[in-house]
Amino acid sequence: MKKVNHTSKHPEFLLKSALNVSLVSVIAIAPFTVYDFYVIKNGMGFLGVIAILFCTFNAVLCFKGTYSLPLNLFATMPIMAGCSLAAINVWGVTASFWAYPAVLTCYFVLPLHLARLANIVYLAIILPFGWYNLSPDVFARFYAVLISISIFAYLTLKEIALQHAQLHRLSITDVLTGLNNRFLLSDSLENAIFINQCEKAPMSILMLDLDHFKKVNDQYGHDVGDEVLKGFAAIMKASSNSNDILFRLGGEEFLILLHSADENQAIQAAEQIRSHVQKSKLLPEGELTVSIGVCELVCNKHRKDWLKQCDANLYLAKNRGRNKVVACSQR
Ligand SMILES: Nc1nc2c(ncn2[C@@H]2O[C@H](COP(=O)(O)OP(=O)(O)OP(=O)(O)O)[C@@H](O)[C@H]2O)c(=O)[nH]1
Repeated sequence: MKKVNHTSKHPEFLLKSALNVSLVSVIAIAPFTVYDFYVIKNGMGFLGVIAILFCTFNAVLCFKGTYSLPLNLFATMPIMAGCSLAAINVWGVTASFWAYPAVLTCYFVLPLHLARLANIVYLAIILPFGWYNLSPDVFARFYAVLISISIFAYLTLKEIALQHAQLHRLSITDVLTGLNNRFLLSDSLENAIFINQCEKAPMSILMLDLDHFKKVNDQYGHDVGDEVLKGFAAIMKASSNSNDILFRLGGEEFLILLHSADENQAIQAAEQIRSHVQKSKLLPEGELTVSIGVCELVCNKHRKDWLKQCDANLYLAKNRGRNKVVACSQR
């Protein structure tokens, strides 16, 4: 079983853009490589072949869904930058245009912080190459445009990264309570099962459902119902450890994944929440109660069976009169 990484270090964007850059580079470099061999500029031709081979390899990897940071950082990027520098050295001003796609390549094949670093290093290295091979007025324009493109690419990609992070946060968060929504539930349970198997750490889940919540809405209105849900989420947060993961499954149903908690510890945590809710003043009048199903993970259990067992315990808690905690050993 593999650990699931739901907050992937490398966004889908990088995988796709690295694939596109690699494919376009192969198509763009190939005819010039053939030409370099034709005019017996074998050194340039050889560099072109290396660039084509690495870009093809990178494209195949990306196509198969693997983004390799070492490959892009230590091969693709330096080779593309090296080709553009060598081209300026050999062909002078005619080849200076290659510097622009080389700068953009940094931002399309590397994570932003590394792209910025690679861009600065590239600008520093190309400075003497350009100065030596271009006339001063051409060099001034060439370098000014190169810096402008670098700033433009950095600001654009930074904005995309910010928006991506914001969208990701929104997609996994329940707007009303600020807890996780269902989106990450499967991955979080899979990770818990993985940790349980590797580290033998006990894992438990609590399934919580507010009692007679329909009556709360009917009696006090939907707005008060919403405030009650927010207040209940706050009680859950206050009663949880930093390692625990809290979800709103939908409506008035919630789930807590307790890391390193066996059944007894999970029952204690559930009882604490149940009694806090009962003592809380979340309702304008009368008391609010919650029923909780508890289930510790047992060896080789599938996540769906784990959830189903916990749901059955919650169902028992409701059937036994509500405001109850029921674990597997109490069935
Ligand atoms: N205020 C508010 N109500 C919600 C929200 N989502 C679901 N509900 C209400 O939650 C209520 C759930 O009712 P039921 O599923 O019958 O459950 P219950 O009344 O709590 O009864 P038991 O679970 O059997 O104790 C429904 O009236 C839904 O309209 C929400 O986001 N805000």
